Amino acid sequence: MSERRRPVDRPRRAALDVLTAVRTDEAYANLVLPQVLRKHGLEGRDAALTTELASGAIRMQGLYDPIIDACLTKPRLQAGVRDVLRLGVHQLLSMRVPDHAAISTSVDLVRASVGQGPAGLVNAVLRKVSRRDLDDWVAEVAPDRTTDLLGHLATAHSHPRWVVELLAEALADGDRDGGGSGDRDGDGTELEALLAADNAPPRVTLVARPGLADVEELEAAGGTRTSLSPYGVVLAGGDPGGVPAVAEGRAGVQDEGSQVVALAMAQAALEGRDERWLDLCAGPGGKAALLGALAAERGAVLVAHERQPHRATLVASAVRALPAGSVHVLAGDGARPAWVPGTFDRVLVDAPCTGLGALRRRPESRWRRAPRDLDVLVALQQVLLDVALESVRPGGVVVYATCSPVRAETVEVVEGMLGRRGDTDEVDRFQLWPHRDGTDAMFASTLRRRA
Ligand SMILES: C[S@@+](CC[C@H](N)C(=O)[O-])C[C@H]1O[C@@H](n2cnc3c(N)ncnc32)[C@H](O)[C@@H]1O
Repeated sequence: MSERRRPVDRPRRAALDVLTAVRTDEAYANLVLPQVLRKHGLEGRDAALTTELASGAIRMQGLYDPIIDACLTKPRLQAGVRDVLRLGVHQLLSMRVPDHAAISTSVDLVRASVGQGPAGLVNAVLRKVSRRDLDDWVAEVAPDRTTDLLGHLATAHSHPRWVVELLAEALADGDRDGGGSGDRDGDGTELEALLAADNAPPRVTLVARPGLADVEELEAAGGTRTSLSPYGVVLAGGDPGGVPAVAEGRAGVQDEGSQVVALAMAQAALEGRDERWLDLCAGPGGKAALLGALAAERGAVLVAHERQPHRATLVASAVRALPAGSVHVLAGDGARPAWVPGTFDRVLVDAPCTGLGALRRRPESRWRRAPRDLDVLVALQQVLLDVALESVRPGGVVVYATCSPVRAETVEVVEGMLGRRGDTDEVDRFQLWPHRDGTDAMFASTLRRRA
């Protein structure tokens, strides 16, 4: 068959569709992937290949783009051609695809998606890329490690530099608190471990919702118990949707760090009434489902509150297996609560945040965020934390949490509030890390309103 008529390999075509949707429609890779896999009829190994190609190319573009640029003779490159090149570079430098296969399938792909014009360019660039390995390319395109450590790590591990700066600051903060282990010597070892963990796909962790499922049932489905949450089980592989307890809503897919945050709220010591719980920012409902199950066991009721109506619908679905009446789902703006002050005994405010602690889950998110997002988010976080404290009765407990370790939206929000208000004490605080704990970088501060 002539080169021109060779059919395009379907997993690569599907991966390119994902990159295109992420670039042109601002799609989320993890949401668009299942649709694309269905459209191309891909399952099993083909589906896994598409997922690796698309996620890897998007996640690593901060390294792949300078490599591609170093191989160009003219500076300008059509966006659709760059997408094909990113997929090709990922296969050459980070997967075990033979060079000839990575190059010829990329040439076929650009012919089918853009046209014959850039086929020669794709061939030439990928041939140049294939002459060196990943370490050689990092040495070539990344700033020098000894003179610009953060710049080097940003390129080598494909993170925006401003994100690396904030993560370095957060790690150093852990060291000051005595919780850290790493970068006191300033050689970047721990920071590098964190950035590398951000680039590794997370393990699939399930939660057995108490009263509905137990960990033994999930272990029998091929899982291994987690060490931080007594309800967590790591799946060895396969589709979690195929586990009956998950399909029935008695268990769910939930990062162990999120389970630990929900437990911090449910298990904080509390004197007096313990009947009314509030999850102020509940969508899509992972923590609400665990909290609702724990509340039901204790005879308490959870209000799961969420601003966005469509996310409130997701909460309702997440809690569908819980006993009737144990969770009330409510859509509304947390900044303007629909309940009287002091209604609740326990409140979780899992605040909207940059998500810079969950980068491994969302390949494109690091490229979508900008430093200015922090200003808007921090202002909202401060308001929501104040509402949470007003919503809890004197003596009640509030847990403030984020899936971000960034100081401005974690310790600074809490410490700013403690300085502003005279009625609250912090009783506990933790910061989890992907490279230390195998979880998302969840932050939680447990606060008690003085009686
Ligand atoms: C970090 S997510 C919560 C994750 C959730 N707790 C879980 O475990 O599935 C933050 C949520 O806050 C919601 N949100 C944003 N602004 C809000 C507001 N003003 N009031 C209530 N919820 C808000 C977002 O729509 C988002 O669903």
